Amino acid sequence: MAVSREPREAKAKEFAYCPYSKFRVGAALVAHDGTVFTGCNVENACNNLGLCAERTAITKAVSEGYRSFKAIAIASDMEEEFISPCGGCRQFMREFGVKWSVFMTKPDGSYMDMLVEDLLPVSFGPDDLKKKKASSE
Ligand SMILES: O=c1ccn([C@H]2C[C@H](O)[C@@H](CO)O2)c(=O)[nH]1
Ligand SMILES: [Zn+2]
Repeated sequence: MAVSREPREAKAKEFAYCPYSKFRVGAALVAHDGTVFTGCNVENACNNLGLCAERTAITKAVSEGYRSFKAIAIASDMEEEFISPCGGCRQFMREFGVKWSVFMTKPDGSYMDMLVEDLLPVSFGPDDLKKKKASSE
């Protein structure tokens, strides 16, 4: 008998707290050892304090000692579009490397995957902070 499992990012979307946008997003982040951290968007009455699903998942992982990731999958309710991470989340992902995968999904299970470095080309990262001019020290 065929068994279909709901993807972790779709399950995480069910917990989205988004009374203002009504736009539910879920994420499932896979660490180097296979451990999965999920996240959802968490909005706030003070609008700009809202958190994206991706950043929720990454923050959960880092706060439990994980800094190396293989992939993140993102889910929304958009039937016609793959959910694409915002610029802030791309930078947040980039902090932990550029060679890991972002799976942008649709509710039907289809997806588009790209590397962090392709979603955020010519990026600024942790190593750049070590490259300032010697004279400014
Ligand atoms: O990739 C995305 C795009 C949007 N959102 C959230 C932010 C806000 O709560 C809502 C509408 O932008 O969706 C995410 O969590 N991840
Ligand atoms: Zn975002």
